[in-house]
Amino acid sequence: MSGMFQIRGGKQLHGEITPQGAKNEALQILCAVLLTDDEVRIKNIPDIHDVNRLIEILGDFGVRITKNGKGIYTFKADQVNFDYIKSQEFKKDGAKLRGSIMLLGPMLARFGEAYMPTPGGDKIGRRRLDTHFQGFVELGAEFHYDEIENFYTLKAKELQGKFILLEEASVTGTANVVMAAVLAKGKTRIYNAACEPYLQQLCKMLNRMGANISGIGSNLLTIEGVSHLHGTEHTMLPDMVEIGSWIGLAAMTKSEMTIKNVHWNQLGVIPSTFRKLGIELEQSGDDIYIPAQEHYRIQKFIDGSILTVSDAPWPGFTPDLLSIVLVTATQAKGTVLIHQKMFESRLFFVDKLIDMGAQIILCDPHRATVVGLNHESPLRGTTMTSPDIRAGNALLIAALSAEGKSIIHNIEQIDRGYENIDGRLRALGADIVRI
Ligand SMILES: CC(=O)N[C@H]1[C@@H](OP(=O)(O)OP(=O)(O)OC[C@H]2O[C@@H](n3ccc(=O)[nH]c3=O)[C@H](O)[C@@H]2O)O[C@H](CO)[C@@H](O)[C@@H]1O
Ligand SMILES: C=C(OP(=O)(O)O)C(=O)O
Repeated sequence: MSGMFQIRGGKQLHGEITPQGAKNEALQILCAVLLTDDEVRIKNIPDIHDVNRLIEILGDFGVRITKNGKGIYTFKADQVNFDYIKSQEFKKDGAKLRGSIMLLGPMLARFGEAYMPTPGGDKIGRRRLDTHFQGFVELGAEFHYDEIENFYTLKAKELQGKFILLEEASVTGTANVVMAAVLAKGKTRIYNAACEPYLQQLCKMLNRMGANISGIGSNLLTIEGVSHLHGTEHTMLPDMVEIGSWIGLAAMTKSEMTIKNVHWNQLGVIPSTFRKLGIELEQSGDDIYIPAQEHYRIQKFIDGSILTVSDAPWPGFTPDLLSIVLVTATQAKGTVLIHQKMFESRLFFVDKLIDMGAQIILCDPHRATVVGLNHESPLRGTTMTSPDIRAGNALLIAALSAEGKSIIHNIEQIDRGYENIDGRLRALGADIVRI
């Protein structure tokens, strides 16, 4: 696939869009197939770069993979190849995405050894892995980090369950420690566990495989170790970050849109956060209906002070949607402070929005104040580069709303997480081509 999008913006869009399977859930679930030598069948797997890379890694590791249909695969990890995991090739492959880090827990639990290069993923500030290794070490693993090769090694003859208070509620960290603990001896309790829907999905899948996890959805998980897990079938949730992105897109382009099969009860504060920007959205069965809106007005807090939208571990607002909230606010009526607490370098893309005519003050690397234009003057098309997956999509939404032509380079960043995004946007009437 080639590397840029050309967009002629300012068109109203119309129609229905179905969210893809969730990227960040898929990365956890795919790693979990290593925990059993039985078949695991997974449905609604999104066809996106990060997920496809992880599937390739599993294949190179010796997992037998069958594609049964669109988004449906069967995995069987009955023979694995540790030569690959120790090879230079894996050092390159594993470093291409963030999700590969979650191979560590299953490898350690099932085979007693695990290897991993420093993983890739978005360059959005420091992304430490301490929580992952804290958990493994507390379960009894020996940990070694080769600073020259940037390579992590874990070894454990046997993992022993215990009470673990995680340093922070890390999403991938919790997934990793859970996957190690399910096959550990005895009882593990993980406190300050992350609890977002994707982790709940992972825990439910592991229970269907024979694990014994309770407290799912809370920040205290209790895991009674078992000696063996068996096969299962699992279906991925719709991607909540996509769902939020389409709400922002509809508002920015004044479009009437229906987002299909969203699993509303798993969306947490996402709908109410967009409503605080003044966007009307209705729950219709399990769909979200967004009417065409000429204007939307940002609410204030009860005491009359300026609205702040900030991220927090689940059930707080996901950091992966703050860039979308920010871009959507540029055409609202009113003012909002966007506070990105988790990541240090995720707001710098606002410079591009400012070039396009948006009124934004970057207060510091974590906070930006947006003064909405109330659709009284459109953003202007420009040439830009996608810095990370979510800013990339935010810039794409800005370009679709803007007057004139925009070019977005480095769309590999967008393809990492959004399936056939140009095709699906064209189906809504967008003028976007991949060149
Ligand atoms: C592959 C995958 O699933 N990636 C997601 C995962 O990344 P990932 O699991 O890597 O992110 P973590 O949850 O570990 O942490 C994200 C950042 O937030 C900070 N932090 C985290 C917890 C906390 O209580 N306080 C705090 O400040 C961490 O120091 C880190 O800088 O979760 C992030 C947070 O939802 C999402 O942005 C990523 O899209
Ligand atoms: C930060 C993200 O991805 P990753 O953790 O894979 O870099 C994201 O999905 O927004």
